[in-house]
Amino acid sequence: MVGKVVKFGGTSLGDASRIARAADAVVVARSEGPVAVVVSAMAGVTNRLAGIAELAVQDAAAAAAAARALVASHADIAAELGAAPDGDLPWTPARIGRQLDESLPALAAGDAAARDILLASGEKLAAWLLLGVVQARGVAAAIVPAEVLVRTSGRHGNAEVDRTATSAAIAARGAGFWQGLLRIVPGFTGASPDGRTTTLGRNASDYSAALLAAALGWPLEIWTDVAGCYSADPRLVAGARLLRHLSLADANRFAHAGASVIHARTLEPLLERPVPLTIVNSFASDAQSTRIGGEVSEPLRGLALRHDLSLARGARALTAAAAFDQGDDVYADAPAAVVAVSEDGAETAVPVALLSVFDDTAGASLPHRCREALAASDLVPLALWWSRRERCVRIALAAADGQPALRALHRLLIAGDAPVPIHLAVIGASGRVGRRLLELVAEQRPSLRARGFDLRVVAAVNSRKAVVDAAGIEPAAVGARLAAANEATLAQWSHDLLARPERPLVLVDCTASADVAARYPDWLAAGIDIVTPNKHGPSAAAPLAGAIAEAQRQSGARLLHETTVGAQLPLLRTLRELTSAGDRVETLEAVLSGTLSYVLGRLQQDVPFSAAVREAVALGYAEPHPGADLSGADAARKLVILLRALGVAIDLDEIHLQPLVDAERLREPDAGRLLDTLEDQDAPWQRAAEAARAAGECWIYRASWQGGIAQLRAERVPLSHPLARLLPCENALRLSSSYYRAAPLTVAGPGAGIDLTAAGVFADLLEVIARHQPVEPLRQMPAGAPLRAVA
Ligand SMILES: Nc1ncnc2c1ncn2[C@@H]1O[C@H](COP(=O)(O)OP(=O)(O)O)[C@@H](O)[C@H]1O
Ligand SMILES: N[C@@H](CC(=O)OP(=O)(O)O)C(=O)O
Repeated sequence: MVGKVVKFGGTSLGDASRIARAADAVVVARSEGPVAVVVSAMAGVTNRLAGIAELAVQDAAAAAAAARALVASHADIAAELGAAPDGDLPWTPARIGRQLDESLPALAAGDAAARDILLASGEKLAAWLLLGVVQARGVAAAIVPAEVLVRTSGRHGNAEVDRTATSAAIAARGAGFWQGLLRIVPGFTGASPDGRTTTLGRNASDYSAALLAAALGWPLEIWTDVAGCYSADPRLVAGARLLRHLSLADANRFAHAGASVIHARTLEPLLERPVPLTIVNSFASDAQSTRIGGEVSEPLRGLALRHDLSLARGARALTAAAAFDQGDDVYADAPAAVVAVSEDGAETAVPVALLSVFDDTAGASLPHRCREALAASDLVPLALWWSRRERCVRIALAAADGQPALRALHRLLIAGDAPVPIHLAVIGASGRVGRRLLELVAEQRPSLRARGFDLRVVAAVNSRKAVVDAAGIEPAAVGARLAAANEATLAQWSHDLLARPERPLVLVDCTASADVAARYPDWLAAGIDIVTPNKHGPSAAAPLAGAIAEAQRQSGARLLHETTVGAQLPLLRTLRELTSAGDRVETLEAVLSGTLSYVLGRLQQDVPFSAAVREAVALGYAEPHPGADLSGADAARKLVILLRALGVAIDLDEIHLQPLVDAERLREPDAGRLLDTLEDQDAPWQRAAEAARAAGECWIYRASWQGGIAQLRAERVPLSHPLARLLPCENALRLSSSYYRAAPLTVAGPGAGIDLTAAGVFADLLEVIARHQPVEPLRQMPAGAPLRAVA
């Protein structure tokens, strides 16, 4: 009976919920026939283990503690998932922990065999976890140690597989062994002839799975975080196209060139003993897939980028271009660089990228078309040649030019005029800013399309419901679609959104919710850009603020929040630019609350306090709950955001805050009821306004930063004060700094309101979109020509 081999990559086992999903998929597959599962380590674990091996050389105790914590985290996940693996277990976390402890002296001495034992433990722990979860779901399963199946050389860290011996070891178990229990095999691992654990090189779990599939003659499914093999890495190229059917030989060419969704060696066993391979997205059940080696195949059209290359060992010192011009034989799989030698003889390492362009429909014109496309994008290659063996154009570039060239050539050679899709998830889609933003999306779509972008709303969420539709939701239909949608909690829709493979994906948070902001690190880490007027993220206290910064740094996704202070006013960007140009703020004063500015302004016009607050709410100046304005908390968040833009490290609780209305009454959770309590404020405020008028003064809600103290309170200022003559809806900022000492910098203007906020959010959105411009501006070659190649 033919079964199938299913391989789960680290991303598909990234956390407890993903492991649960993987187990669900295994249970379904097992109900259809025999299954053997190959697992990678949980995402990031192999990197952490490699870090522990390095640490062991310097600080054995710290390495032991880190290893123990890593092992314990797997046990914690097992507990969370109710998994208690049983049966004839080859290892448990406790045993792995002991083994790691024992191998520490050898690790400290830099022993390669001990390092392999350590590295391979990530896959063992993942196998143990998955075993427990599938058993808990009632499936009879067992682990097969890879050491008894995969026979390798003794080259630790990157062992060569003896394919004949490996096939024989797999077959020797007999058909009944593989068809009976569900077998779970750790990937990436093998054993040398003397029985020592070896590893097969980074990302080699795909290879392990292919060895098993070829030996059994079973089809292979690789479950990963993308829907399949695309015409270029979809995380780098917006609008990359899914390749639905590839021949094994074409997929092999593409994988070797760096299409890393398939690890380069994966297809070698399958080319000898063909079985079909399908790449499947673990996270989106509706996604399509790529089928490799089936009956249908399409011509290969795609681009792959490698950054891990150097010139081959032994290459003589040459100019880089001349060396690369010798073709495929001069580069090797070893990370390094070419060396640029400047005229004074100083040498700098220049990392190199190698771009491979495949277009089996293009014929002999491909190199010429590549040259033209590079020239049109102002990119200068180090070398460009036709690889006869791989039937592709190879382009060697300075590493910084790799991604711009990838995008430009994909656009010009593969995607043609098809617009780049930009996917939007609008959170708070039923609110006033959300609805206005959706109108702007509908209005601006045609002009963006003319600039090569296709703006698609793929998710819309309000406080109760969520619609996710990869095919796109008409902005005008969002209200109706939401009305008809199922209820969804924040945890549910966030989980669905994280599973979506579409990129670029921009989440527009039009809420004022702290709970939504608390999820920013997860979304950013998943490469989702965020645009928002919500102040809770950018003004958050240290743990969340740190996690947001770290997630941006790691994934390259960005949080843009220009509208959190002053709506559309050019405030934060200006302050950031000044700071990065070396300016140092000395004093700052500002009127930051559109609502309080409006309310205090209306008092001067004899409008009662409670009526003025109601007007501010009706005009859309106020936060959804006006208590956030009246307490000064909203303005305090803006002051934190302003000061952070100036490089001042400050938290909300460091602001001296005097609320406009006593804090006790602001606890009322219902906005309407709060408004009903405000009439008793009318008389005192009327007296206060009259007293100010008699003295030739007026009230403003003043934010200030002076001598390291940040404060916010209602103050009387002379009518001649620059912050006194603001229109009701205006915000203003005055700042003295090392660059603005002679006269302060003043920025003032309307700083609140639905239209201005939505417009500012849209402007931020355009900035995110511009990053996906298919053709990027000219990047200069690194200084220091001529280039000399080194081994
Ligand atoms: N042509 C391509 N098509 C699809 N994905 C690609 C391509 N080239 C590179 N990739 C990258 O391969 C990644 C999947 O491989 P990998 O990170 O090893 O996943 P796993 O953890 O599942 O093994 C994708 O997230 C994508 O960024
Ligand atoms: N865990 C190993 C092997 C592997 O293949 O992982 P993944 O399938 O997640 O790329 C590594 O990180 O190198």
